[in-house]
Amino acid sequence: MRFLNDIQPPYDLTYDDVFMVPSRSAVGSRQGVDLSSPDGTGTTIPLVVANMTAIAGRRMAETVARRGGLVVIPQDIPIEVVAEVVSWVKSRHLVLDTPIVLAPHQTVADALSLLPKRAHNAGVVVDEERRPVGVVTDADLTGVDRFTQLDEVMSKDLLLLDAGMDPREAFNTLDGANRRYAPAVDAEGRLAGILTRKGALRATLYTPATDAQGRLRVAAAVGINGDVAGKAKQLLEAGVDTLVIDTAHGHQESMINAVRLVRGLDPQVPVVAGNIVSAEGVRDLIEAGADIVKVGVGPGAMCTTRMMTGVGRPQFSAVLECAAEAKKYGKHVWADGGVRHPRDVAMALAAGASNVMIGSWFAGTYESPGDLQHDANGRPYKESFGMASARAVRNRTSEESAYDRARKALFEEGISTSRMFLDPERPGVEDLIDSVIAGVRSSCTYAGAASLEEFAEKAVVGVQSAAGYAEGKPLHASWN
Ligand SMILES: NC(=O)C1=CN([C@@H]2O[C@H](COP(=O)(O)OP(=O)(O)OC[C@H]3O[C@@H](n4cnc5c(N)ncnc54)[C@H](OP(=O)(O)O)[C@@H]3O)[C@@H](O)[C@H]2O)C=CC1
Ligand SMILES: Nc1nc2c(ncn2[C@@H]2O[C@H](COP(=O)(O)O)[C@@H](O)[C@H]2O)c(=O)[nH]1
Ligand SMILES: [K+]
Repeated sequence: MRFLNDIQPPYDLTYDDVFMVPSRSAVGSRQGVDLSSPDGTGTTIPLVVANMTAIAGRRMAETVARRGGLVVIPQDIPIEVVAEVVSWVKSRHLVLDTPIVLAPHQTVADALSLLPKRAHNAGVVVDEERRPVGVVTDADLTGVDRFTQLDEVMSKDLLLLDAGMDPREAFNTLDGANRRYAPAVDAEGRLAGILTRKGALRATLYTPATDAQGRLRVAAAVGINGDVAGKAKQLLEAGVDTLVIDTAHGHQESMINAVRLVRGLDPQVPVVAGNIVSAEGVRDLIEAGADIVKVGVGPGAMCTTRMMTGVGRPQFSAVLECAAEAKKYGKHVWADGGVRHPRDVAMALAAGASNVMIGSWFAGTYESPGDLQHDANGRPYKESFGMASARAVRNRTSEESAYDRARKALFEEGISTSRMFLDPERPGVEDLIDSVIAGVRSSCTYAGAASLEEFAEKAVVGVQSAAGYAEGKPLHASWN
């Protein structure tokens, strides 16, 4: 990346401060851009979902990995549960979505409580042999008594897809039959998954992030306290594909020791460590054994660190400096936090990040772990909270003495409740991914880049005023 007119910005910049100018391009199609990461994590799109309890669970992990990204299961989840999540994710189908499975004698109330758990918003009713006998959506469940059994209201006019069907053929079958979705069955006619028309289309456009055995990838985090090596060993045994060592102040001796300990285990997967925002931090963590350094102090939407401490650094400059340092060692950085628009992902990649971590933005989706709630106007939302908030600290320290808990509760650096509204146009995480990836593919072709490495090399970045940024925003109603 170079700055437009070779200026040297006199102060540090964040995403909103910068823009890119187009360059002469030989890349003929946005679809021709290769977005796979060079950092060894196996992502085919440069997106990682942050290790936050309100955001990264099994459904998020399955859905995002199927489109080529990676989800980091948080360090606050008990290791036995993480192990179970890892094996669950690894047993998911690469094309079909995991269905909501219901029995004919279950009630409308049962179905209504489960449908919001999946963006496809449908349940498959099966017999004792797991053969589909009906499907239900919201439309079948409204205006009927909540205790009605499903076999009375389900739609029995079934279109069944073959689980091994080519996605493009499945798209055409669904389109031809004018169906939004259909259950898919194996050779014995048993339910294997569900596929929407959009899902079939996406299966032709994205490549799942898979391990050497062709199973979906998933990452997990460990903190720096307690038996770090023991926990890391258990996570590696559970089959995690990337290990993230994570703490607020990553440039501290305890982190350096933790990275050394984990490196000493000879993990055969990439080790990510953070967070830091300076070249010195990058150097120390790489020398201790990190393959990837996580960059970002204070940009997170749930984060109060900068307001509490004055510490942090505007994220674009932090990523730029850290990525340049990591490159000297043949290593990489992830840009963590502060992403609110597709353009922010593009700017982080232009600054040299090999993957971009998103937390809060993805909290407001069907796939985040929280229950769907509605505000007074009926607008759907999910609750989010920071990992250093009083709420997270309370959960994390539940086993400790009352005194230790009270002491730790004083050091709060995140917010405990925030409403993340679902975007009515993009209520599922895949809808958001579609929009981010469309933006990033387009950014690459504007810069004349066919890959992420070329993009970070060729991008030409200028510095803008607040008015310059405002000019780029769309207008949804007239000026006056
Ligand atoms: N990227 C960001 O800007 C931030 C991210 N977070 C996220 O919150 C989660 C919890 O992290 P964390 O609060 O580090 O909790 P951890 O449970 O990982 O513990 C942090 C350890 O580091 C010690 N420590 C020393 N200095 C600091 C400091 N300035 N801030 C925090 N700990 C310090 C703590 O000791 P003692 O408690 O005795 O001081 C404790 O032993 C992580 O997921 C982290 O990524 C949190 C804040 C900022
Ligand atoms: N200072 C704090 N930072 C936090 C907290 N919880 C998470 N985080 C950081 O934010 C990013 C995600 O950023 P987002 O803008 O996409 O939400 C995450 O990876 C952490 O580094 C917190 O409580 N305090
Ligand atoms: K913030």
